[in-house]
Amino acid sequence: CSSKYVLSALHPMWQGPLVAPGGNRQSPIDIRVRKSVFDPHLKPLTPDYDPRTCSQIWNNGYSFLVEYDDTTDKSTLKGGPLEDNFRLCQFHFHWGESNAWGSEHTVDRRLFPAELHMVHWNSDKYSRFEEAVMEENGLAVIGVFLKIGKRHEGLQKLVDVLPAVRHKDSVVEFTRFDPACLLPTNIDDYWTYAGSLTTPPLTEAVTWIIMKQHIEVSHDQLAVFRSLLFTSAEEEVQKSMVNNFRVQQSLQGRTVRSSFT
Ligand SMILES: NS(=O)(=O)c1ccc(CCNC(=O)Nc2ccc(Cl)cc2)cc1
Ligand SMILES: [Zn+2]
Repeated sequence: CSSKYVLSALHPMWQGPLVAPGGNRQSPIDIRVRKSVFDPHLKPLTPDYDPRTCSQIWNNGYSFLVEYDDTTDKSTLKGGPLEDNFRLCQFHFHWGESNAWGSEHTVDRRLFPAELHMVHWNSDKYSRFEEAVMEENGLAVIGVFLKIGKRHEGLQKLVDVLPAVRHKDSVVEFTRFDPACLLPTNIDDYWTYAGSLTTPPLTEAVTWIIMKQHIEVSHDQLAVFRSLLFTSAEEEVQKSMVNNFRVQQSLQGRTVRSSFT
């Protein structure tokens, strides 16, 4: 997807605004399980992804983005809290330098070593990502927590190509990857709330859908994430790409709904 245009509008991430000016629905947040409200009207989520729309992997200097061709309605997300049809445009991760932290969202203050974000935009209402990113019902992001455990076979194809995008601004062709393999077996149990992008431009455009069930990846697989660099090949001082998560934001009266009791 053409998220690179949005990135070009980004301040250098870590000097960027830590709180969006006037923001009252910022992300990430701590999900207080006992304070979430069961909503029986929430429908099952129906992702329908076509692996043939997978196009490339790009190190944007903050994370690595696996980008999908979002010029047609081939990889879509419907249902759950969503009223409209959303198109997958990319997925990426956030992780720590140690397995003790790395996720952006937390569950009753519990941190996970990493978090997957699958980014979709509302193709019923908007014609491209950069337009949707400015609108309050513009984006839907599925968040999945990662835990250290057994090796994730589906992830390995991605891990094997990461050394090719070690440096900032490197890009490599990456095709026929089915992002559904990264979803947990149970996608009916999730929390959902109205939030924002967790990186600049921090726009309050996101319907967040956070999976209750985590996925497992091996220690070695996550170590390859940490072998990526924030810095480009030309820079003399190389900096490991770790701790690329935002600090938690206040709920400010928002309700987190759950699809399960
Ligand atoms: N973290 S999110 O799902 O709210 C999010 C989704 C989409 C965007 C716009 C495209 N840009 C992008 O994805 N940039 C990015 C990704 C990871 C890191 Cl660590 C830093 C920057 C920004 C944030
Ligand atoms: Zn993210």
